[in-house]
Amino acid sequence: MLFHVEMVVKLPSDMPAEQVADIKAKEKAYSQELQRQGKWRHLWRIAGSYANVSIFDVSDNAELHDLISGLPLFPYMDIHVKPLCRHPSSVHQGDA
Ligand SMILES: O=C(O)C[C@H]1C=CC(=O)O1
Repeated sequence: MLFHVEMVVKLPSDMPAEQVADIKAKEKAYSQELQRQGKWRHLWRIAGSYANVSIFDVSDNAELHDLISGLPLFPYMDIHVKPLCRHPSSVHQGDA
């Protein structure tokens, strides 16, 4: 199942720089592992914002929830999920 996920990062302005660097490094490693596994198919920065648009490919809602709630930045993000299904006019086979 494919999901469109938008994440807006809102780190507290008083979070110490060392803690910010640490949490960002952990987030990067976590997201890159999921990308290598093919579960996090796309990761795009939204130009001009500390936010991303992502496409996840997971087996069900529960797996998506587990992966997203395991993000090191999870407590500091607003996350919006939209389930996707195949568009009848799409020329791409097997994408959904
Ligand atoms: O920077 C972000 O958009 C937040 C998050 C998503 C992947 C990652 O490495 O950081």
